[in-house]
Amino acid sequence: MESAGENLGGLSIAGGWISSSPNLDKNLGILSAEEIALAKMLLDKGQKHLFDHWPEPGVDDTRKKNFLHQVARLNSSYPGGLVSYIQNARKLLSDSKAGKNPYDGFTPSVPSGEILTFGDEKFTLLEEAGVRESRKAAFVLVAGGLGERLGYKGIKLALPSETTTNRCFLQYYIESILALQEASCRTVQGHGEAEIPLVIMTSDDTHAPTLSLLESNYYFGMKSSQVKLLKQEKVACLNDNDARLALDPNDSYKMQTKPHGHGDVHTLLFSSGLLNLWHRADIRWVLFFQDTNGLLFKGIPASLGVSATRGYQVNSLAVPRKAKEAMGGIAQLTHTDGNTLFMIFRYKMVINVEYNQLGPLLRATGHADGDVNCETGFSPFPGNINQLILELEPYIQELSKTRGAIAEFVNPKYKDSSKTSFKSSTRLECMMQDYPKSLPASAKIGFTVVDKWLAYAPVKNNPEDASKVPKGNPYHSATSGEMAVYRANCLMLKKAGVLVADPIIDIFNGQEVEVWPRVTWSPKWASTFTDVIWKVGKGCSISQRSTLVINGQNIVLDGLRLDGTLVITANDQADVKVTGHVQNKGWTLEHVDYKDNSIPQEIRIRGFKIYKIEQLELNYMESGKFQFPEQEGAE
Ligand SMILES: O=c1ccn([C@@H]2O[C@H](COP(=O)(O)OP(=O)(O)O[C@H]3O[C@H](CO)[C@H](O)[C@H](O)[C@H]3O)[C@@H](O)[C@H]2O)c(=O)[nH]1
Repeated sequence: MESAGENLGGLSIAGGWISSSPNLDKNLGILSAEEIALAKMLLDKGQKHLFDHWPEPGVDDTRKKNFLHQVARLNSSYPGGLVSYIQNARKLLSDSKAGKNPYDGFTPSVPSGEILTFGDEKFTLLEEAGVRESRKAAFVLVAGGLGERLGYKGIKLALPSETTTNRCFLQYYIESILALQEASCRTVQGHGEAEIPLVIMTSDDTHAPTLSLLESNYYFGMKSSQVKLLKQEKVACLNDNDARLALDPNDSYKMQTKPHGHGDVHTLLFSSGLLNLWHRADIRWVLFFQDTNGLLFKGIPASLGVSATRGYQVNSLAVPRKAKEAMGGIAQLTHTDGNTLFMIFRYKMVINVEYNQLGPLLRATGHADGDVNCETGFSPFPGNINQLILELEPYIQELSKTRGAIAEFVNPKYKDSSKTSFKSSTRLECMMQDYPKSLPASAKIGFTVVDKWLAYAPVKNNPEDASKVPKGNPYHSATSGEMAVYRANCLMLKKAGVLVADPIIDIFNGQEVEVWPRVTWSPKWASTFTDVIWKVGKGCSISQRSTLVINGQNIVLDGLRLDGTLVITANDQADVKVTGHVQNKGWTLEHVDYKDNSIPQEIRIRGFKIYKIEQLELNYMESGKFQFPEQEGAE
């Protein structure tokens, strides 16, 4: 057996580095040169405790080697490796202990951006511009989160965005991207068939079920080569202020790990090499989005239009924010640094400030009332919905400097005010919206505000927590998420001239919501408001108890008076015009309780299930022109 002072696989151990860890020393003979190098790195960084319990060689050797394999993975998945991770952790933990505010010296102000009004001329023009640009876009969906607050046993992407059609979030997203792809290619003659790439960031918690959802549904119509899954790794947990790494309480040959946050997406995109590939394929925009927002794509064309016309390097999609609402505010932060005798440096950035930091920051900078509404009835700071549009070229340039590393933070829960020990291990975290933090002050960063009813209805909270949300605040539950889809579709139809009955108020799982007629359409029917206007003629009406399902591209409603349920399905070669009076018993909503385990979880978390009594189904699977009801005398 070799021992300290010898040469192992080219690694000189004569320097005595091993002397601090006799148990590791005894085991050097069972380790490869790479494993020894990793162990040395850990000892150098004050992590000797990780080996203190190692028994003699011959006992648990495979587990010891597996431990170092895990160390190798953690080392390679973090920019700069574990050495950087430990250094960054020490700095952030020491700042946290000292109570240092990351925004010290910064003054917030309202940045400049585009505030859109749904359906006006500017909105329509921007939507057109956005659709044109779409074929130069790549979409990135961050879906590595477990969704602990929602408490759903499956992945959130598999949840129905609404239960009238049971279209799940992933299907809605993919169909929306394909609809944009088709619409965009139609706007440019002779540019061939663009394929919009989709990247999904997964984690150990979500990877296998996401892949299986895609495969069992034939990628929802997208080519499998168009979709790429990038799995994020967790990061090592930290036991104390010296950033001593934590071992898994259930397995002393395993490092304890926790999620690093959605900011990992930048590192993964950088290391995957995809960005350069996209650049060579003439892609100009990268659109980031989250796992459960059934309205998201209604706001995308116009905001992409804003990026293109304003030349924004970073564009955050936002909605009007009520003061103190639990969503970050987009703010311009200006730092005045008077540390030099000769000049005053000003540094500014436009960034999301999380809601728990915005109030204190405002109060510390002369706004005695903190986070309050202005004369519009809303906070002057737009609410971040974490949908980012980045211009690819400057994004690549920036990531080449940072290797995709994003500003991190740490949030230890201290045992007491001495801040010397933690209640449980902590870890560094990062958020994708913090990307602009490293950009120079000259970077063109803006935001696009769209109506909340149009673009934001996430599903994050379980029924119990949602029912406790103070009245008037958003529930962000499966109930409110589904109702928001019907509401948005109805409001769009109304704006296009359809007489849509007013909603009724009902209570599901303790949440009071507006129930609009259940209107849904496949994304290919309408990607923009102009599409809706084109496909809706005069004299249409929809009663409150109605359900309308439109599945197909070329379906026009003209003088349709609906009182019941109508499901229209048509292939792309069928031109269908639907008119007349349709009346039947329709579909009703039945109350169910979220605690009723006899009902599937994806249904009971809504507090209702759809009871299908009677409907009219129209199917057009051949090419040609069709009208319902068929005209008398027509062949
Ligand atoms: O390690 C992680 C953690 C999360 N996610 C994904 O990131 C998205 C966002 O996660 P959460 O829904 O848990 O996000 P939060 O509610 O904590 O907050 C985020 O979304 C809000 C709006 O929905 C605000 O914009 C806020 O500023 C932003 O951080 C989800 O798609 C989730 O799957 C990952 O991919 N990996």
